[in-house]
This record gives sequence, C-alpha cells and structure tokens, in this order.
Amino acid sequence: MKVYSTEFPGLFILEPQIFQDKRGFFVETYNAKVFVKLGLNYTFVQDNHAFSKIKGVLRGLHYQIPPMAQAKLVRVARGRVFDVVLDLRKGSPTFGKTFSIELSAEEGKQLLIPRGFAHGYLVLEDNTDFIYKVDNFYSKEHERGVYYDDPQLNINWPMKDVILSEKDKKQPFFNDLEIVFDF
Ligand SMILES: Cc1cn([C@H]2C[C@H](O)[C@@H](COP(=O)(O)OP(=O)(O)O[C@H]3O[C@H](C)C(=O)[C@H](O)[C@H]3O)O2)c(=O)[nH]c1=O
Repeated sequence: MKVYSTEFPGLFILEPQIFQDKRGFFVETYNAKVFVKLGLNYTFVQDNHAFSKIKGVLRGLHYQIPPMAQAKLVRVARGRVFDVVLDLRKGSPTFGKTFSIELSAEEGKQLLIPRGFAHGYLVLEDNTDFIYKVDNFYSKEHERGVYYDDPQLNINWPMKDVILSEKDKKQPFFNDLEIVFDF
C-alpha cells in the first residue's frame, strides 16, 4: 500500500498493491493492520455501495454533522468517477478549498477523507460501482449538503449536463452553511 499526503491535512491518496496474473487480479482493498502501521487511526463501522447506471450522475456534496460526522475511505470497484472533497474545518489551512481526483476501478486508487469534509462525485462511465467505508453510522437527521456547482467553490466538473437527486438540486451554497467542524 502506498500512501500520498495532499496539501489538505488528513486527506490521503492510497494505492493498494494489485497482484495481476493470467486469471485477473487480487488486491487487499482494506487491511486494519496496514492502517495501524501507517498511523491511520480509523475504526470503520459501515460499508456502502452506490451503483450509478449512467455517466453524468452526480452525488453530493454531502457530509454528516457531529456527533455523527463521518470519515470515508472511498474507491471505485467498476467504472470511473471525478471525486471532489471540500474542507469544512474551521481553522484548517485549506478551509473552504476543494480537492478533486479521478478514481477508477482500473487504477484502484482510494481516497481517505477525514471527518469535516463534504464529499461528492461525478460518474464518468455507465455502470459505475462506488464502494466506501465510513467510521460513523448513517444518520438522516445529521445529513447536510453543499450545492455542487456553487461558483464560490469553483469546481471544474468535467461534464455540464449532470443527473442530480431532488435533494441535491436544492443544496445550500457554501456561504449559507453553519460551519460546525473545528480543525
Ligand atoms: C448514505 C446513506 C443513504 N441511505 C439511504 C437514504 C436514501 O433513502 C438512499 C439514497 O441516499 P442518498 O440519495 O443520500 O445517496 P447518495 O446521494 O449516494 O449519498 C451519498 O453520496 C455522497 C457522495 C456521500 O459521500 C455520502 O456518503 C452519501 O450522502 O439510501 C442509507 O440507508 N444509508 C446511508 O449511509
């Protein structure tokens, strides 16, 4: 497993080792021992799987507020996404800034997203399976969001015509958020 830090404190790009052979491949997509060795102190409690039928589906930007805030370990098992996170931690050197990365089944990269970030992704291929672990349980009451195309965030989504849930069409702008995370 290779781990790459980013300019966003606590946000890491992980590259698991992929064992290829004539049959296909094998990869350990998560190993608690490796996380401990790397000083990544997380206890994941829930696995999620989101299947998106067609490219252009955009989910997010979502987060849960304390005490149900979630860290996420995200990856793509089939297909490809443009993944985006927004730092909502007051006092963070990257507060209000976004980070984006392409994640694909083929490359196998993962993104480890600490609590205090909003997260979303744009599906770039039909039939994309987005798989992720969270370190806190889902709580509808604690769910919040940010409008994906808020001009202040200046996210360069690679597609203009996107498919949103009714909920995501009505998410608030960044300036209207109650900031509840401290760095
Ligand atoms: C997230 C979640 C949802 N649900 C139920 C609630 C809804 O009835 C249904 C679809 O939920 P939603 O439309 O919020 O799914 P996404 O738009 O994929 O939401 C996710 O998308 C962005 C990218 C994220 O990072 C979050 O993990 C998560 O908010 O699943 C559950 O039962 N458990 C859960 O953990």
